[in-house]
Amino acid sequence: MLEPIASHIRGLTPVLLLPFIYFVVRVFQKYGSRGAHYPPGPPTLPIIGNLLAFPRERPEIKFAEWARQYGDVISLKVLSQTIIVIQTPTLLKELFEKKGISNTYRPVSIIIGMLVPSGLNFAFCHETDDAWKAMRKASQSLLSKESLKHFEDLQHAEMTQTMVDFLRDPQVSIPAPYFINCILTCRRRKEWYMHIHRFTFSLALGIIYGKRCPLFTSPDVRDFLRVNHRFMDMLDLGRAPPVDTFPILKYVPKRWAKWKRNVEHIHHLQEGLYERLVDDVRVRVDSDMGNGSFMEVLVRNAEGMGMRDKRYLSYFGGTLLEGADIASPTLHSIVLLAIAFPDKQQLAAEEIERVVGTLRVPRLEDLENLPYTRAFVSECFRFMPVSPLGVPHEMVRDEVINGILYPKGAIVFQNTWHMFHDERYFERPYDFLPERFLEHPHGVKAGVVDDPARRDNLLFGGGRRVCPGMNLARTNLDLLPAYMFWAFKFSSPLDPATGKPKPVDLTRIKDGLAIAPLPFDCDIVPRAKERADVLQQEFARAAEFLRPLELEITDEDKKYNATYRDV
Ligand code: HEM
Repeated sequence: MLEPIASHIRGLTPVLLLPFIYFVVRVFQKYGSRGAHYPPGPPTLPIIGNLLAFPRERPEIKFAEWARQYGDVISLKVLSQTIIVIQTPTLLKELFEKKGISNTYRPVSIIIGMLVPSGLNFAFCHETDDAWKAMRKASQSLLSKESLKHFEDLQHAEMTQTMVDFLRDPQVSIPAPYFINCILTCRRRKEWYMHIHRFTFSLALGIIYGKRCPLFTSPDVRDFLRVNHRFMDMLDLGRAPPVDTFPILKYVPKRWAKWKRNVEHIHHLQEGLYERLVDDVRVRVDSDMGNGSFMEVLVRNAEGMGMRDKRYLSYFGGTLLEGADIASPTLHSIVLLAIAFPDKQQLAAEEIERVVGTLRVPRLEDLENLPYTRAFVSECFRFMPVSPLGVPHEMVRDEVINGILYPKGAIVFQNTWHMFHDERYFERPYDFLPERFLEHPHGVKAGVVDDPARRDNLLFGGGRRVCPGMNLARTNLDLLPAYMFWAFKFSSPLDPATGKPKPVDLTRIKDGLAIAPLPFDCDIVPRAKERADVLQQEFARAAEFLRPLELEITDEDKKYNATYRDV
């Protein structure tokens, strides 16, 4: 009796099988395998593609290795997602600049969507919609070379305070006048690390909101650092669960998903801080106590600048602070490299002394006469680029360059690290040699035809989403090292067992979207007592530029000013 049914099923088999085979082929095409004309890359496995081979740490180094094997542009598959890595300045120009319209979007991130409402994070928002355009336009005017000129005195004043902070030892209470007590060989521990964070934050806060933080424990800087490190951690590959790869994870109830509770907490902290900062500005505007900050202009004219929603202002300002914070790890790595290569630091210090002398601090105008010092900084950028893979873009439509397809939906990274270590152009790329930038403006070896698209600011990305903060970053990063090497000698502490400086470990870094040296010990020794005196006088003068930004400071901040500045 079953025979007729079985033969009927047998008859149906080809009919059922064909759609099934079609389905399987489609799944295999979509998941795990590269399409025709995609950039080459390491072999894929069915369905999962390169998931297992995807580097978890320092991906830029593995991508560079694959560039040597497969070519200047590679692609990887992680399930259905295509990831493309472009690894030369020419490709950056061809794709991000010439075909920028196809890749102005950032990849969708479920976590960012939960952290920041309605795509208001200027740096990470997916679409380049009207909100993004308004923020982009406003940031370009705020951070243009022209408008930053108004903040030069503030910049010097904050740098001077940072040098003074390096001088004082927060672990020892030093009676005034403390410079007399500041013995020339005092050892600083990791507080210097935080002084750099304070500098970067306080300067950005001054420019954007017209207020400042004298201490790294001042409420704004303390709250910002507390939340921003957690925020950046959530964005780093592999730190949070891969919700974007497996969106089903977003349905896991909060009580079993610690990352969800973290996201909620970060959201709450960010919102509180960023709104509080705008509210401070509003109060000043309403009581006619403005000091000309950028946010005041926005508060007065939000509608005219396309920022109708109240939250635009708070998140816009917040994103600029987040962007500016990336200068801190860059400065930390400059110190790390200075102690790792003391002879190079010494050459910079000697040059600064020749040009600036001992009776005044360096000024912006000195920079053009400090080629070695600038070469030192450029070599730090090259050797340890803070943003080794840039910030990813997303293809919003197919593009073909030299017969290679950049498909719609692909996530594109720029491997800045490889662009700076490519053996075809750099002599001994793994050695720290500032001199290379004296011989060639981009540090490239003699006798090779350089990549024609190489330019000064590759580190800051390209195309329509290029970093709007690069002018501010660049002047800070050139000038602060000039201050530092003028005033101090930085060195690795002596090892009591050997009596020699402890070896410097250049691999102890926090990986991620922005890499950062982990806190390390460093002796910071004033080069001469006279320079400490010059700093003290400069700091007293700097009060003129700092005081107008101190309307809201705490008693603790006031105490600091009274003890160290207004003496
Ligand atoms: C060492 C310092 C800095 C480095 C290396 C750096 C690097 C970058 C990079 C690579 C991008 C992505 C560009 C792209 O998508 O192609 C970016 C975007 C951005 N940066 Fe910076 N940056 C620095 C400092 C700053 C500063 C000081 C600010 C603000 C005051 C800032 C604000 C931003 C913002 C808002 C974006 C997002 C722009 C957009 O998506 O339209 N950055 N930065």
